[in-house]
Amino acid sequence: MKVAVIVFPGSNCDQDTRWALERVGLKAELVWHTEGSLEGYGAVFLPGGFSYGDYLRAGALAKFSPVMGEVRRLAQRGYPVMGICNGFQVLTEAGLLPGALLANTNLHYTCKEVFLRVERTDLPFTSDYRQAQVLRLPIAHGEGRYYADEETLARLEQNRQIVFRYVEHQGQGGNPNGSLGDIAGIVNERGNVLGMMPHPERAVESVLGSVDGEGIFTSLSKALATLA
Ligand SMILES: NC(=O)CC[C@H](N)C(=O)O
Repeated sequence: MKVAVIVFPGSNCDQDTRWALERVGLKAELVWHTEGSLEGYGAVFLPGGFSYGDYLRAGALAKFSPVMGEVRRLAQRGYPVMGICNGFQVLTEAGLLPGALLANTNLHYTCKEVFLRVERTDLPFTSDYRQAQVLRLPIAHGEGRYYADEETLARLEQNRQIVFRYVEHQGQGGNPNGSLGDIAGIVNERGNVLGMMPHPERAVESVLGSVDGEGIFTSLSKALATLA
């Protein structure tokens, strides 16, 4: 089954995401954001970058791209949909995931390695990880502070929708941006739409400094094989 990687004007992690998908044997294609149909695709990635130059708010304009109607339709039909960094911002702006990504508390664009704890392994994106496994992944964002009102946060906790949390590991790491609940990634109630701020596609080969992101892609590959 083919995976669509949507390219918005200003996306800059589209090729990396396609590379990470193809390394694990998936067939991935870049799809320009004006495309009206995603017929034939079994999963969708919204990659990182600066869609529409982050004008207004990161992800706020991309939600109006023609392809987003199709992304919404696939999400509603239960297809795996994943947003990485700017893609996560687009998913919250489009209402496909709850909450919002606000400016980092330090008001700086922040590039560094962080540590994440895997909170769920029963998802099409996380089945190859161990419960509570700690991953080392890079972040690179200016608007990554996860925010939601108390009621939404309580619902996320109750439904186990928090998939990744920033943690300290051997005295390093911790919450890099002020996200509530140390939230680095969440999933929708149904479990098929995932958004995360760190970049797993930048950590799939030892030459990149970490291979901890690979599990996202191998998990998805197995999930799509069972769907096919
Ligand atoms: N790497 C990214 O996707 C960056 C996301 C967004 N442009 C931000 O700075 O928050």
